[in-house]
Amino acid sequence: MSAPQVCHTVAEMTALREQLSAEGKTLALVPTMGALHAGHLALVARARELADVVVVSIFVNPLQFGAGEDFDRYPRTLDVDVAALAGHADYVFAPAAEEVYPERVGGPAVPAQKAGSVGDTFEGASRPGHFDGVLTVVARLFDIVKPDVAVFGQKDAQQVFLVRELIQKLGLPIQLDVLHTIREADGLALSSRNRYLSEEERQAALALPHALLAVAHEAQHGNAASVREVGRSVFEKYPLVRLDYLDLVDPTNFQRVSDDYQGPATVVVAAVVGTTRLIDTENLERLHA
Ligand SMILES: Nc1ncnc2c1ncn2[C@@H]1O[C@H](COP(=O)(O)OP(=O)(O)OP(=O)(O)O)[C@@H](O)[C@H]1O
Ligand SMILES: CC(C)(CO)[C@@H](O)C(=O)[O-]
Ligand code: BAL
Repeated sequence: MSAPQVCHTVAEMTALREQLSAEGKTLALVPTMGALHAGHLALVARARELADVVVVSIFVNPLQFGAGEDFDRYPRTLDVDVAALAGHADYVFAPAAEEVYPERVGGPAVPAQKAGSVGDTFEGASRPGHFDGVLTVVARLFDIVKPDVAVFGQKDAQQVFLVRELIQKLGLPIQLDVLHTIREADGLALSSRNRYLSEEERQAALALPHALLAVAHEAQHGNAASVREVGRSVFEKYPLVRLDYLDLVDPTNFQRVSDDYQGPATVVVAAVVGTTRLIDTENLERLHA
């Protein structure tokens, strides 16, 4: 199995894209921050089904981290990641920050994207400016790589909602494909940040999938109010875990639903385990009033 070719510069990536276009090849992009796990590899496998050529971008984007967050200690494991992608991806785009944001070295400024009001809720309420940073880098990656298809994970449900809006707003000819969350056998969603957890914290992190199970069960007959209550109460049994939010949103607009809402809903949950912030999500087919 041959390892993917790594492009480190925008010039290399642009030349590659031009060559592939000339050959009539379609391209699927999987944007990541690296520290790859089986969830990422599932996105790559999906990308493989959707296009001739698969590019994985690996870039820990400084713009989406706030002061006091884990930008400095975020795992950077490029060599291991490239090896893990052998036989799965064709190319890795792993640019330096100066390549992505040339204004840092006196070059032109990259257009800043704004996530709007949805970007200020849930993850955005706890991580102010996070989604402006995510959308700015995603738009920049789209502009450089010019994918036909982009594959994202549903685990980051709010990110998916906002990227879909971004594609529409900018009128980009990019198909957005969203993959369900890949989990450990005991239900914990795979996440690069799981590696921060001690053994005890790893057990406590099960609060998130346990809450989602309780929510799905309650949603069979309960209304939005009781579903929220049941989900939140699960966290009372996990003293190592601090619940940030557990809520229900309307997937069409990402607005918090009212207590008497009827229809499909997305559960979004975020919690801090020790010092590690984890998120998870689940789609509910229907809530009852
Ligand atoms: N368990 C998973 N199943 C499917 N997709 C996933 C999973 N975890 C992450 N992804 C997706 O992988 C892409 C890259 O995400 P990222 O590199 O931030 O990984 P992560 O594991 O979520 O990292 P972090 O722990 O920093 O949030 C995103 O589209 C994200 O939704
Ligand atoms: C989409 C993304 C790669 C942008 O930095 C990041 O937010 C992520 O890994 O989900
Ligand atoms: N998976 C979203 C990237 C972040 O937490 O910054």
